[in-house]
Order: sequence, then C-alpha cells, then structure tokens
Amino acid sequence: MYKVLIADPLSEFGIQQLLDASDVEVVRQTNLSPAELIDVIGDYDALLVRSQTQVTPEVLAAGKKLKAVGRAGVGVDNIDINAATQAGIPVINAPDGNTISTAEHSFAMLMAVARNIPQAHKKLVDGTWDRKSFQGVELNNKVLGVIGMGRIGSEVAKRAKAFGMTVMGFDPFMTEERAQKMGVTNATVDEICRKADFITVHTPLTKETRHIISTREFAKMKDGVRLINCARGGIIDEKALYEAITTGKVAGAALDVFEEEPPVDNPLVGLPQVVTTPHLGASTIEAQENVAVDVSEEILKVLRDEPFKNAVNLPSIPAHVMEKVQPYFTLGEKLGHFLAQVTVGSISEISIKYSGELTDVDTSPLTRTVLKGVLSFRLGEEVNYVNAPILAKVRDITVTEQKAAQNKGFTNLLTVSLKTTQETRTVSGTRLNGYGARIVKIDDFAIDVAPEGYLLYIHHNDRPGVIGRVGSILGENSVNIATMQVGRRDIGGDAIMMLSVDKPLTPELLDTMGELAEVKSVTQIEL
Ligand SMILES: NC(=O)C1=CN([C@@H]2O[C@H](COP(=O)(O)OP(=O)(O)OC[C@H]3O[C@@H](n4cnc5c(N)ncnc54)[C@H](O)[C@@H]3O)[C@@H](O)[C@H]2O)C=CC1
Ligand SMILES: O=C(O)C(=O)COP(=O)(O)O
Repeated sequence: MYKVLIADPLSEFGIQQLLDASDVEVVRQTNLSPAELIDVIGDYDALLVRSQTQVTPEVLAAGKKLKAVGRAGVGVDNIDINAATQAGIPVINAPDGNTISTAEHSFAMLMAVARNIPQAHKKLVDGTWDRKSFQGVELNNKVLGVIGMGRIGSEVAKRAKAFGMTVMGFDPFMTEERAQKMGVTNATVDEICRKADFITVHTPLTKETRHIISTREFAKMKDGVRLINCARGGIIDEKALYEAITTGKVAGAALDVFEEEPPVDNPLVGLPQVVTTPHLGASTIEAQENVAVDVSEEILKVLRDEPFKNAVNLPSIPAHVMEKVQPYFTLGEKLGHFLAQVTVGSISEISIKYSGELTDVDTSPLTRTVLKGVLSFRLGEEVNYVNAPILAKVRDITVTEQKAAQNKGFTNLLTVSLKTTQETRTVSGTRLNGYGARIVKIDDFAIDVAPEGYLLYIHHNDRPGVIGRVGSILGENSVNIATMQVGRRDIGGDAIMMLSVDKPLTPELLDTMGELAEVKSVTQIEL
C-alpha cells in the first residue's frame, strides 16, 4: 500500500483517482509546520503540494520512502529540485492545467489597474460616490509588452489582441515565425520598456529573470506605464517599483505575487495605485481540478513504476520518441545490469552504441536505463532514472553515446561496453519480432539468450565433453536447465556457454563448476 501525503489544499474532484486507487492510502494534512512535515514525511511514498509547502533538502532527506513529489501547478520554486534530483526523487508538476485561469486572472488584473476597479469599489462600499478620482485609460490602441511568451504569456497576448492592443513579446525561445503567427512583435526587454503602455511578466523566477524589471528599466519607460505581475514575486524589483510609483513614473501596478508571501510590511500593499490579490492566478474551480487530476495521474504512474511525463528533473520525452524508445527500456537496463555482473574492477567508462531505427531519435532516455542497470548492481535501490547520470558523474564514470546507421541485420541494436580498471566487456541486445528482448552478442561471441531470470555464463575451451559435464553436475544438484546456448570463435578455441536455470546456484556449486577441466570461469547473473 502506497501512502500519499497531501500537504496543501487540492481539489477533491481532482484527487479522486488517488482516493479510488486500491493500492493507495491518502492522508490530507495541510498547514503542517516545517518541523511537523519533517516529522511525518518518513511514512510516505509520495508528497503532493501547491506553492505553499516548502519542500526543503531537510524534508527530502527525512522522506526515506519518498518516490515522488507532486506539484499541482506550474512553479516549483518551493521545491529544492537539486536535492530531489540527488535523492533520485522525480518532481512532477502539472504545467498545462492552470494556464487559462492564470492568463484570465492576469487580464482581469490588467483591466482592474487600467480602470481602478478595486479602489473605486472600496470607496463606494465605504459610502462615497466618487466619480472624479478614478478616471482610467482604454486598452484599445495601447501597447502591451509581454515578458515571457510561454503558455500563459501567449494566452495573455491573444486576449490583448482581442481588446485592440498592439503586443510586443520577449522570450529567448520565441522565433520570428511564431511571433508572426501570433501577430506579436518580437522585441527586446529594452524595446518593450521604451514603447509599452502596459508591461506584464510571465517567466519563471530564475537568476536571469530576478529583477529583470528594476530601476534601470523603469527609467527607460514611458511616463504613466502600468505593470502586472501574476508570475512570481521578485521578477519585478519591488523596491524599484515602489520608488517608480511614488515618484509618478509608473501610474499603477497589479500584483498577484510577492517577493515574500504572504507579504509582511510590504509598502506596495495598500498604495492607492496598486491592485493586489493573494496569489490567486490558479485559484479557479477548473484550474484546480485540472492540475490535481494531472498530478494525481502522474503520481500513480510513478508509484506503480509505469512511464510518466512532466518530471521537471527529467527531460520530457515527446510521444514520437517515446514510441520508439520505450520498448527498449527494459533491455537497456538489463544489458547494463548484465555487464555490471560479469566485469571485474572499478568502472571508468560506460559506452552505448545505438544502431538501426533508434538512431533517428533522442536516445538519452535509453542511456539513463543502461546507467541505472549498471549502477544499481552495486548501489541498489538508491539508483533510478532521475539520479543515474549524476551518480555516474560523481563517480568519475565517463558516459558516451554513439550512433551508427549500420545495424548488422537487426531493426535496432543496442551495444553496451563497460570499461573497468581491469578489462572492457561488451554486450549487444535487440528485440526480435515475436520473441521479445534477446542478448545477441557477448564480447566476440554471437549468442541468442533471453535476458531474464538466473543465467550462468561459462567461459571455456571448446573441447568435447565440457557441455555434458556441466549438464551432469547441474542435474546431480537438482538445478534444472531451461535453455542453453553455446558460442565459439574457432573450432577448439575460446568458447562460451550461457545457460538459463530455474534456481540460483549455491557458491559451493559455482566453485565446483569452476574447477571443471577446460572451464575458465563461471559467473552467475541475475536479470
Ligand atoms: N499566479 C499564479 O497563481 C500562477 C503563476 N504561474 C507562474 O507563471 C509563470 C509562467 O508560467 P507558464 O507560462 O505556464 O510557463 P512557461 O514555461 O510556459 O513559460 C515561461 C516562459 O518564460 C520564458 N523565459 C525564461 N527565461 C526568460 C527570460 N530571461 N526572459 C524572457 N522570457 C523568459 C521561457 O522561455 C518560457 O517560454 C511561472 O513562473 C509560473 O510559476 C503559473 C500559474 C499560476
Ligand atoms: O502554478 C503555479 O505556478 C502557481 O503559482 C499556482 O500556485 P498555487 O497552486 O495556487 O499555490
């Protein structure tokens, strides 16, 4: 039974599939203090949060059983991604579900600041019919600058155009073609500052975007400009914004997010020109249902060891790539695991060669499976697809990927080599139609073995009687042979035997086999 802790309020409808899952127990405990969370997290397999709960390195370290952290929303700045990656914990977010709600909220804020709606409302509620103080501005024919033209920024731009605004957008990933298609002028931050009547930010908060709008940028802006931040506090420098408003440069600002949340003694809150909401961008029935459904679905997949998408600490795999690489995930892992068991010495290099149709796609997800297979032999459950590359790197293991169009007759062929301080060993595998995964080559020996169960890998001299003696010893010791394959280079030369057996051999029996005449080595492998 998997235990899932929901630490921030999530939509009941959205988490229904978790509640319905017979292999999951859901516990809802919101408003836990950091110390309380650290205290309880050790019992849980997954943790689900929104933006409130801080998932610190200490929380992750205490979460000994944690297999996933889910974020029902986009921004993951409340989760220590580095620490999660080091610990091999996938962080799953729900990037699509709240786009429209946040774009609509941003637009509502833009209109509120253009027409002083909250201020006028408040005055009327307080008893004053004041029609003079709240003259606003039209949006029609005004210039809107959008910094960050991702999901939300693009939706805001679309709505602005419907209101007759000219839109200038800045995003390092926006191509000229996409800008044209959207009817947006591709601009720099500098150009936006000089020309825009309204500026809205929709980037994540990063080192680069922190204070992307500050004193220098305000100085370039038109008098009477209005700013909107429904992304993250700190993208607009709050001190510089306060200064720009109080000196009359900026006519107004609409803020849904703050450098410190909730804001404490923040002079912007309460300024007559500033409209504020308490981080409500994603707070709609629809968005909350969407993000909770999305993240619950993904968390279930992680817990059940099924392929998942949207992990922020794993590269996402497009569907057309997934279709090609997924059938090889298990094979990749098994080839790695096989080599880790047959090699001696400490590993210095893992190289993977892909040939055939796999050369057309990004094979890095497959490389992760190979690394997991190699490293998990020694490091056990500590290794997974998230942390395998880091664990290899900290151990100074070089990982190389090679692609060769030539495929030696197989639709696809994966060849993995492991270089250690003492030797280099190589294994190749493929998937055969109707037969599934097969190991087809070990070092220089052609072979055909299913990579599963208990295997005995015997290196011997090609002499009459060796195979019979091996079979007899196993039979005398009640070890049933399921399949047997032999491979040799030349008649009477170096040869290998690969047996799959129904149960593992005792160390004593392995020693006895190793002492047989003409047998050079016997290695037991479990796949
Ligand atoms: N107020 C709220 O409740 C909500 C806030 N958000 C926040 O909104 C922001 C945007 O979310 P999405 O549009 O879903 O993300 P997104 O990832 O689709 O878009 C972000 C865009 O910012 C761009 N970007 C990154 N660095 C940049 C830079 N230096 N200059 C200009 N652009 C840059 C990226 O290229 C990307 O296109 C995030 O910070 C997210 O956390 C999201 C949902 C709700
Ligand atoms: O999705 C995001 O990035 C948000 O900021 C929404 O935050 P929330 O889930 O409403 O606490």
